[in-house]
Amino acid sequence: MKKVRIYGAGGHSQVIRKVLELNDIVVTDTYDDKPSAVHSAYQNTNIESGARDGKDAFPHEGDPVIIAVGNNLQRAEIAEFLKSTFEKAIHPSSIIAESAIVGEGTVVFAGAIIQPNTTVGKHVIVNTAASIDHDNCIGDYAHISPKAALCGHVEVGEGSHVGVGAVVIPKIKIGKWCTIGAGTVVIKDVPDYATVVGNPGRVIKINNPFVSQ
Ligand SMILES: CC(=O)SCCNC(=O)CCNC(=O)[C@H](O)C(C)(C)COP(=O)(O)OP(=O)(O)OC[C@H]1O[C@@H](n2cnc3c(N)ncnc32)[C@H](O)[C@@H]1OP(=O)(O)O
Repeated sequence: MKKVRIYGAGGHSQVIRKVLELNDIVVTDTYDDKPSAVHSAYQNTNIESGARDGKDAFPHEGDPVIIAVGNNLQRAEIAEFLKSTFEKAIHPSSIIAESAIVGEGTVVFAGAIIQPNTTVGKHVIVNTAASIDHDNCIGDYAHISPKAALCGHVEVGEGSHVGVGAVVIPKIKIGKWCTIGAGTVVIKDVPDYATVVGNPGRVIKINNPFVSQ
């Protein structure tokens, strides 16, 4: 039987846990950077401390890990310091074309669709009923939220978050570490670090999370 460890014990982790259960994958250990702050409704037995305060002490070796942290930047940081192997979680009701590539650590939730010739990077969240059409390229640590619809030949840069129900027309390039607001209709390329909202989508701010303001 396949076994995994989950890093993160919040709501997103619960969804991943359900996907794993449907795939008969057993969760052996759960870690969280703030185990005491985990909501009681999400308590699982034996939530252990994460690696942030003791990177060397963390049991890097062992069953593969899924980083169940919704924040893209935090997920990227954790992936950087873990020296573990990573597993994917693919809901059985999702549809992934044979020619699509899905990277390690990526999770694909119920009803999501990934069409032919699309590449989805590492540690990406393809959330419930998201639609990623043909010839897309989704960067590492991105999050495509529930019911977002990406048309053909769309690029989403590393760490970018496409909000719930957003629509992206064909051949659009969204830069890295961008935020596309809920329900936004993206009809123009989006520069790195931009937040875009509305229909038609307009840039309301540019914020590089790696440079202190
Ligand atoms: C299972 C899950 O839960 S997955 C989680 C998925 N999560 C999401 O999809 C959340 C997406 N987040 C949003 O849409 C947010 O509103 C954000 C990130 C765009 C807000 O960004 P912020 O930088 O905090 O902007 P802020 O709230 O200050 O709003 C700035 C302006 O943009 C407008 N605005 C914000 N969001 C949107 C939006 N989605 N559509 C249209 N206008 C918007 C605000 O009304 C405000 O306008 P004003 O200046 O005229 O008053």
